[in-house]
Amino acid sequence: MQTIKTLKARKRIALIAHDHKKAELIEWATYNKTVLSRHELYATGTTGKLIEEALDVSVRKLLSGPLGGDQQIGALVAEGALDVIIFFWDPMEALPHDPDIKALLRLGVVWNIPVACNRASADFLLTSPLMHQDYEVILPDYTQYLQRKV
Ligand SMILES: O=C(CO)COP(=O)(O)O
Repeated sequence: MQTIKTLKARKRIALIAHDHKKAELIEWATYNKTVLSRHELYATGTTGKLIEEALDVSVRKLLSGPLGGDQQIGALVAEGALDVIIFFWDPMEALPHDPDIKALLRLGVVWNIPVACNRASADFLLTSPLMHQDYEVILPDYTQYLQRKV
């Protein structure tokens, strides 16, 4: 059984960056301010504060990543309350909340939503015509899993 979910033209976008990647995300977001301001922005705490200051746009700020922010974003993805994840994670540093980071990225795949983890991918994503129109996501079929015998 195939299930479809519609990502609306006005997307709910999560913006997240690790400390060594924050400058890059802020620069990218500033460059793309006009496009981003057409959508609804969410972020982990510190990233969100920096984006609000730099772009003068309103961002729904969750907790800071290591304090549970990644998990809050993950929960929103699982509930279908977020459409896109832009997450500049740091490939050069192990962080105390690595399990949370992995869990968030995993949920992006589980729910088949667009996820960009570096600037080039974020550029491709934001310039896609699909960013600005309704898009039907085909949800993976988890029926067999849900109906498994335990
Ligand atoms: O650690 C983060 C994501 O894993 C980001 O959290 P902050 O935006 O609060 O720094």
